Amino acid sequence: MDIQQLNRDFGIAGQLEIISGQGGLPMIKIDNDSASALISIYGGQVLSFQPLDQAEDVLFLSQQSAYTEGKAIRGGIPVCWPWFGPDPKGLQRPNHGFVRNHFWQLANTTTISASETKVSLLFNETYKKENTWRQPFMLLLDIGIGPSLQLKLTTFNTGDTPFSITQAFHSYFRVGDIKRVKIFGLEDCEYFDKLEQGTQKTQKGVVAVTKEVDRVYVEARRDLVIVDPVLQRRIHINSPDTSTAVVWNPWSKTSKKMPDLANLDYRRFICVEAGNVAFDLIKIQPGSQFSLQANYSLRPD
Ligand SMILES: O=P(O)(O)OC[C@H]1O[C@H](O)[C@H](O)[C@@H](O)[C@@H]1O
Repeated sequence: MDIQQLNRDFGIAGQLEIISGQGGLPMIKIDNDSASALISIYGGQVLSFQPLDQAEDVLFLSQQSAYTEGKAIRGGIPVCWPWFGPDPKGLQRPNHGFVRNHFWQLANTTTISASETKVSLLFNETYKKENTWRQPFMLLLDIGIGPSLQLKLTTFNTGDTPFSITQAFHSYFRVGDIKRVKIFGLEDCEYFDKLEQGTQKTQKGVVAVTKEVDRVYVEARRDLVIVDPVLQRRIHINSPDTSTAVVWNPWSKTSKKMPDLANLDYRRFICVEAGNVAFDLIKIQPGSQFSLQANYSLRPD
């Protein structure tokens, strides 16, 4: 991609610039009166979001992440689409689908005000090169950077047969100390414990993470809150169109097997992922569309 041309087409003086980021990947850098942000066009992935009054980024981004075509960037908010988790057909296709491993197209940038910037990314061509997904589709990711971070992922079925997807915003939130974090909003929810072959369990009280967790909560509430007493903040996650939420932290043993995470990184993040996962399969008819939305905002603890 030609960075200079992208800036001529989409740059916004004093607010938005396209830069050559890590690994030479084109990235969108935003600085407005509310927040700063970094978005990778590769993967359609928000990598950083930091409101001006915050000393620390809202998102965790691994310093050992690969920035290479074909690999996912570890951290920020990868988009999992058109499946979440392992290939549902067992064809050895990539975990969490293929859009986090490909370039998107920058489609639009807009200044809403001095304190709010919008970016739209499109994904509709790359699938043709893949022998994995033959259904015509278009994906539109609208990203709002303001006092809160807003994401909207719209799937359009542009073909003439229905298809079904699972999907998620795989958000990595930066925390001060994982052992002191609590997640509110999942009390009494049923969940599938992926570490115990999907055994169904019921959440007792708020979620505290003291070991490896990999859970899919069903019938989750639309508002979840991560309470972080160390960074003295609460991260509010509002996702109106989802009924599942995934909570993941690899803890020490699994982290050590992951080359793109430092051994102690697990202490500094929690993934709380809004999505349509497992039985929350979304069927999209020809000519129809479906949007997954999430809004991330901060309040002091
Ligand atoms: O390593 P990745 O493919 O990025 O997946 C990282 C994690 O994502 C989700 O949270 C899944 O529930 C986990 O099972 C998976 O390990």
